Amino acid sequence: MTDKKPLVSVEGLSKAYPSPNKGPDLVVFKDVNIALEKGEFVCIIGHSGCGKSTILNVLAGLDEASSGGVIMEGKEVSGPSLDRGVVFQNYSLMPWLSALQNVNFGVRARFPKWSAEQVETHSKKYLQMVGLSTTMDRKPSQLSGGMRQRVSIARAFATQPKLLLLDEPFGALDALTRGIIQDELIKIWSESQQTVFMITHDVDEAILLADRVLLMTNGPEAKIAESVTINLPRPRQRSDIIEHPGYYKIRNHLVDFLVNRSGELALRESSDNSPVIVDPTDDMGDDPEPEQIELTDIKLVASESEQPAA
Ligand SMILES: Nc1ncnc2c1ncn2[C@@H]1O[C@H](COP(=O)(O)OP(=O)(O)OP(=O)(O)O)[C@@H](O)[C@H]1O
Repeated sequence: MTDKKPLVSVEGLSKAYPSPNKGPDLVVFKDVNIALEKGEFVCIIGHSGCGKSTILNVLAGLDEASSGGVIMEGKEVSGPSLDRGVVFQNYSLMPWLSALQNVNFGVRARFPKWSAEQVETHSKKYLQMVGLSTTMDRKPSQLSGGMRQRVSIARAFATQPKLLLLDEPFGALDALTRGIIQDELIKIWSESQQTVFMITHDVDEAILLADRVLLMTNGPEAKIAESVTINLPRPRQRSDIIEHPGYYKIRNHLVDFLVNRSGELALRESSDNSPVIVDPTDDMGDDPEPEQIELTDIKLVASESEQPAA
């Protein structure tokens, strides 16, 4: 442990909505604590409705918590800022601008003193990184979904925010495109060493990308139960990591949480309500070749807070 302050601290965050029928408030999540170190890639996984997007939006300054708050570099987050870039699932591009102009727009806002030439050179560099060097003059309507998402990612990284917030950025893409863009994301992140907080429903994606995976219990009153260390060497290649002896230990641990333990009310408590730190590869000597647990379609399981009232 070091005394170094994290880049971002989420402290005692709770979100409640008033009940429509004058009953008790719906507490979506309660007392969520997260520390993000500079340069970390952190994924958060939990069933639908447990409050992941709400946490991300509070981090972005786009939503307010009911209690608790977010501190970034000593200052409370109270609204959007260019220090925090967001990529949503539905690539929010300006339809009347070309791919390059969309990226230029973000870069100009971030670096207002740069000349037009500097802005364009910088934007083009990021569009090239995501493989769009020959299509940067096209408007979003002339690009495929995967290409549009690449423009969003290029724009977010090009503005060089200290914290990148990614809300299921690949959720709407086919498996092949998703794989290609994941590789591009790793490449840009490893060069930029920006701090990334990403929501995903995909366990394999989280293992490929993250340094840590935060596991969230089901709502209502969801909390982050565990912070799972992804102790696999980098650079990681999708085809290679499955050969690593720790891979299925980690995968089984994450899948077991989602399938069996995310709904348990009495999860292990830590003294300060911070997530329990888990390294599934800790006992590697005992069981070098764990069996693979089958992944059920976790996307379809809704958290209790999303279930219709009885
Ligand atoms: N305005 C609102 N009033 C009442 N409940 C709300 C409101 N907005 C969101 N909720 C509830 O808050 C909960 C958390 O929503 P959120 O989108 O953060 O969940 P999530 O974990 O990101 O879900 P998903 O994985 O499906 O995107 C949901 O149960 C949702 O129904």
